[in-house]
Amino acid sequence: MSAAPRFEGRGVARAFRGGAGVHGIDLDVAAGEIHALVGLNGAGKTTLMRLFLGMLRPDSGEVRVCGVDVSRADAATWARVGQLVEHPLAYAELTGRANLEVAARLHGLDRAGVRAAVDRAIDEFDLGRYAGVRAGRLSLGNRQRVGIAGALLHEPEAIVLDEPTNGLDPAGVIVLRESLLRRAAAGAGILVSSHHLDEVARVADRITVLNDGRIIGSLDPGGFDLERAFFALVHDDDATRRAAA
Ligand SMILES: Nc1ncnc2c1ncn2[C@@H]1O[C@H](COP(=O)(O)OP(=O)(O)OP(=O)(O)O)[C@@H](O)[C@H]1O
Repeated sequence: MSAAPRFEGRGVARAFRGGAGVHGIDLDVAAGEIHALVGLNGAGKTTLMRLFLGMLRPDSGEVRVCGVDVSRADAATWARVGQLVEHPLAYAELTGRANLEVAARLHGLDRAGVRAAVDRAIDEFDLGRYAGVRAGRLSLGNRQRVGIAGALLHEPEAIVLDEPTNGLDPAGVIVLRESLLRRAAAGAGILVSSHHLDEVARVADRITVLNDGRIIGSLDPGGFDLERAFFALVHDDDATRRAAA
């Protein structure tokens, strides 16, 4: 029997005042899959991710995480989830290491597990030089590295990352890429948004395009000239909606 999808959304809708939001989204993230969301600013990527994480309640539709209805997910289910959707770090006054320890505790690891997971995360994200620095003093990119490390250090099976390459230098982008590929190979299901189509193509098994709160198609990660294919989809969708208005 195959594993339940790590995330499963059916007919998911959430409208904000003025009509923005997401509308009728069907989207799955399978175990072992990296599923990328791309779209212009305001397309609805963050909104959809927040719905998938139970941070926003849908007006209609259903979201399941690791097979559990998100509105009924308990602490044990959330311990299987790792996410970075809003601010990378909670505590500017704490060091990078202390932030990672808090993240590990919040994910339910015991004392020995916390230490091992934090050491592994510092090593994986090459944070040794910065572990003792207060988070508020870290550069944007190093703060982002600590945030990603904190989201992933408990080896979650279901992962949501909103534009994780934000602020990362080229070395950080490679570290992130390898960490996502390794986790997917180990069975994690990963939903990730990005504006960097080339980077997305390197890691994603599937690329879904959102426009104005709706899924309008997909891009082939192995395809030629993804940028052109992306804009063709968006322009066609905009033109169709204008014609119908
Ligand atoms: N809480 C809210 N109240 C009202 N409107 C909102 C709210 N959250 C998001 N929106 C609107 O919903 C739309 C989708 O926003 P969202 O942040 O999901 O887009 P995005 O694809 O993540 O964009 P970006 O690439 O800029 O991060 C936008 O028009 C945004 O202004």
